[in-house]
Amino acid sequence: MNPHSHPADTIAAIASAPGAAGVGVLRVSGPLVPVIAQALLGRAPRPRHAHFAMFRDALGEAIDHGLLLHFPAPASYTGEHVLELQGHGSAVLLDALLRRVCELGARLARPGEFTERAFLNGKLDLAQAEAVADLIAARSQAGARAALRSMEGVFSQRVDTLLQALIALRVHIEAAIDFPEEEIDFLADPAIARQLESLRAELAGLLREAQRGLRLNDGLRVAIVGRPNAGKSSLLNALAGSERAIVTAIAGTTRDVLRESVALDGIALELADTAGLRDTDDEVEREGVRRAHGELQRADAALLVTDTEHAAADLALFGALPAGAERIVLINKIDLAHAAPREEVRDGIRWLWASVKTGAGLDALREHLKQLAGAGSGEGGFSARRRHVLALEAVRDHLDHGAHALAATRAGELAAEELRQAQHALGEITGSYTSDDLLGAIFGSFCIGK
Ligand SMILES: Nc1nc2c(c(=O)[nH]1)N(C=O)[C@@H](CNc1ccc(C(=O)N[C@@H](CCC(=O)O)C(=O)O)cc1)CN2
Ligand SMILES: Nc1nc2c(ncn2[C@@H]2O[C@H](COP(=O)(O)OP(=O)(O)OP(=O)(O)O)[C@@H](O)[C@H]2O)c(=O)[nH]1
Repeated sequence: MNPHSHPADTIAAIASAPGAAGVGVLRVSGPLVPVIAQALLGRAPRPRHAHFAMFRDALGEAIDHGLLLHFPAPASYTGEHVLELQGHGSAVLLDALLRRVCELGARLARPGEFTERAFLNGKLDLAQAEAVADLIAARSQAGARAALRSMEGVFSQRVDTLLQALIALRVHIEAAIDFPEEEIDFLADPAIARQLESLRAELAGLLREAQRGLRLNDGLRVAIVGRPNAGKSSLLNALAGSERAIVTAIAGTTRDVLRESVALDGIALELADTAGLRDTDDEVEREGVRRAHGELQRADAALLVTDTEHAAADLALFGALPAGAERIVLINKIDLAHAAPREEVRDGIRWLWASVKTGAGLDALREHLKQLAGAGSGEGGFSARRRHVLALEAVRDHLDHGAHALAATRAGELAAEELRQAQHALGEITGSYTSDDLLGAIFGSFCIGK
């Protein structure tokens, strides 16, 4: 039995989307399921067998004709007794059915409560449970594929492998500390340094993949910035494939931030078209410029739209970006100069010459954005959340400090403490260490019935 308390309530919810649909599904989980199933079917259901039945209310009035399935504990989604009632997809019928199930002793489930129980009963770890929600919310093919892989445990297995290696190293170092007279020799053992080095290399690889997984999951956040009239709104429209933003020849048209989710060949982008960035006396425009700066500060990539004349001066905008963000300069309106599209990388910045108006050079931009957004992660790609990336960054920092403690001063106690904290941060990803607050925040953001 797991250390968490075992929920005794029987919970129920409509698991299918609201509104008219071919079929609607009601889900029930908990100890009262056998009783409820017996009441609805008139006899005990066969395990994992679809029974065709007439569901009736307390007075014997027909509610709906549907299918009833009983998944006896522990072989169910939640690990508890689960009952599924599949009726016609009508809000009225499903509500009546839900009322009936509650009369028979169930209560309404909170958002995510089924999956929370699956987690508490050890059916899924925390990263897998989060991937269930991400799979449901996926907005792109690549995002859905990645979430499915995380739900299947691909990410968790990588974390667990690292966790085992980390624990082995801790054991090694703590043993050395326990024998003070030999500590220096122990810690000088090149095998320890080697183990720590390979751990750091593994971690760096996993962090990179998790960052890609985060982009696949959330969509690459691209801030489109540049002077008024550079062609930012036109570019957003070209990428979105629709006339989403207001395009005019009057400088300063875009005053607010326009957002657009775009899927390029199944890869998600979150585009933000910002106000033209320039110092201005206009109150409204100043607010727009402030927002554009805010947009840059949380972007994964900045796309600076400019022309040859202003390019050098405009590069200063990249200063607002967080470390590690991608920087792209789009020299627009090459049609006016009758120039050909081209592409080059200089000082970590990708330069693209294009015309939003004619479309020349835009395919190169699309291809580059797709790569940044996680395309080509191949079969091994998994989804991740910001929480996971932050945890892996904390692990990286603790390992760095630990390595430093060992190499510089042979400070075994310090190194051991850093490794202990690294283990803790890593364990938070799969939920070996969690707080009720964290669980509440995670499962509370699920939809009802999941
Ligand atoms: N009708 C229906 N469709 C659904 C679900 C559901 O609950 N009901 N799912 C809900 O999310 C997903 C499928 N996920 C599921 C995951 C585990 C088990 C389950 O019964 N697991 C048992 C037995 C495993 C086995 O037979 O191999 C177990 O883990 O012990 C069922 C559904 C998607 N489709
Ligand atoms: N010739 C030419 N004109 C373009 C090109 N791209 C955009 N334009 C024109 O440039 C003008 C400004 O375009 P917008 O997309 O509104 O520019 P913006 O950067 O969003 O401007 P603000 O909203 O003021 O910040 C419009 O008249 C566009 O039609 C291009 O590649 N070539």
